[in-house]
Amino acid sequence: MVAHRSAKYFIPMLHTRLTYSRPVFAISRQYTTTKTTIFREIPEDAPLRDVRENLRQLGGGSVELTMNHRTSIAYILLNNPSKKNSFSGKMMAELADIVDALEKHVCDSEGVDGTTPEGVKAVVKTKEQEDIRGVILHGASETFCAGFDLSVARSHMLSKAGGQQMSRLMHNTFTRFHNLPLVSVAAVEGYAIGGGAEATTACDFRVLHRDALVRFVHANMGIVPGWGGANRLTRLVGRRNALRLLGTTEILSAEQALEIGFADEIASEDESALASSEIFLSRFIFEDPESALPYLKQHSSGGLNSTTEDASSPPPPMHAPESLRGLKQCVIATDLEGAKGLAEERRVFVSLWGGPANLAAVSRPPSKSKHRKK
Ligand SMILES: CC[C@@H](C(=O)O)C(=O)SCCNC(=O)CCNC(=O)[C@H](O)C(C)(C)COP(=O)(O)OP(=O)(O)OC[C@H]1O[C@@H](n2cnc3c(N)ncnc32)[C@H](O)[C@@H]1OP(=O)(O)O
Repeated sequence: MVAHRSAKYFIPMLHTRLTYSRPVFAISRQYTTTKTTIFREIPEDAPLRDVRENLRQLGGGSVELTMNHRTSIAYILLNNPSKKNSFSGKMMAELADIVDALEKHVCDSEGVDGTTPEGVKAVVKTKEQEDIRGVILHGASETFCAGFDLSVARSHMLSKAGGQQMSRLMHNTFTRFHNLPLVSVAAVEGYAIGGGAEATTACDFRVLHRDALVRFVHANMGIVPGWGGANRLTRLVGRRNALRLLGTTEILSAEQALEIGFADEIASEDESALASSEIFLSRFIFEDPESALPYLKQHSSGGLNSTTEDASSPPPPMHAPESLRGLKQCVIATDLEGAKGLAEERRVFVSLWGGPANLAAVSRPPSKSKHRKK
């Protein structure tokens, strides 16, 4: 018997893998020339679709969605390893595409594409065949995400208009992601810095590798969070802890993150954050997660070791998707005031973005020593 990390190669019909990367030649000529990419300044209130397409031309990397219909788990992979999975404009557009796809998969699609106002809530689908119950956000090559791709920032995005467009799209995308009627988990390996730390707060839960480091580095960049992270962090850990993390930019170890309620779990020794996240999520999916573990391992397409043995085994009893989604909707409904707080966060961010302190910070090369404990 051969052990494989993923069963998806053997039961392709049960997996959907969508990679939202478009070759450069597919991008509208309006946005590109043969060699240099031009960032088009568009009106502040331009439709979000236009903002998304404008950003799509900037930088590399990819964001990839995989759906495992056997385990009911979807995976979103941030994939830009040479830049610590930091978000290019292209990746921002792809994440928005993926949130569209998930909304279409689990919600009635009416009114939930990227052109709807920020904070819009999706309507839960009740069809049982729409089986995905949980989603894991994770990064390639053993690190989570180092925020905004600073090379893209330096080349194209230091204008107020650039900051405004990016912040508007990312607020919309992360708010829609946060409000999906799915249980979401950030599987954090390595670094979650700046916008990477913000991205973890868009998930319902955070599972950290023992050596993971989280840092809200914005004060050092002369800005406040641009992707809605201050609001979400405050709801997560309270005003006192949030102000401390944001104001001092202190580095949060996995242990400290657990202590203040930022992390929900630390991966056990020799286990990846991804494998641990799958086990964490299984409690929401299976009626008896303990006895479902062998099935989960067998059919997992993420971090758990899976095997091909008896790949056709029927799934153990699962919680009804409509119940799980309904529960998530109830929890989201308590958040409705949040859009006002987010709008204020974005206003302050745009006022600082491209200002003197931010320009100086973006011009400095990144340094690991900055994130070491003194
Ligand atoms: C609105 C955006 C804002 C927000 O709202 O949050 C932001 O996100 S601003 C960005 C904030 N992020 C940072 O300041 C992180 C910068 N990176 C680092 O501090 C370090 O790279 C690291 C993440 C701690 C990793 O350190 P280390 O292990 O020593 O690796 P390197 O530093 O050598 O990095 C390897 C490679 O990756 C490139 N890199 C890293 N981060 C970014 C980034 N954010 N954008 C672009 N490129 C990045 C780094 O330059 C190295 O490349 P090479 O030099 O070509 O090898």
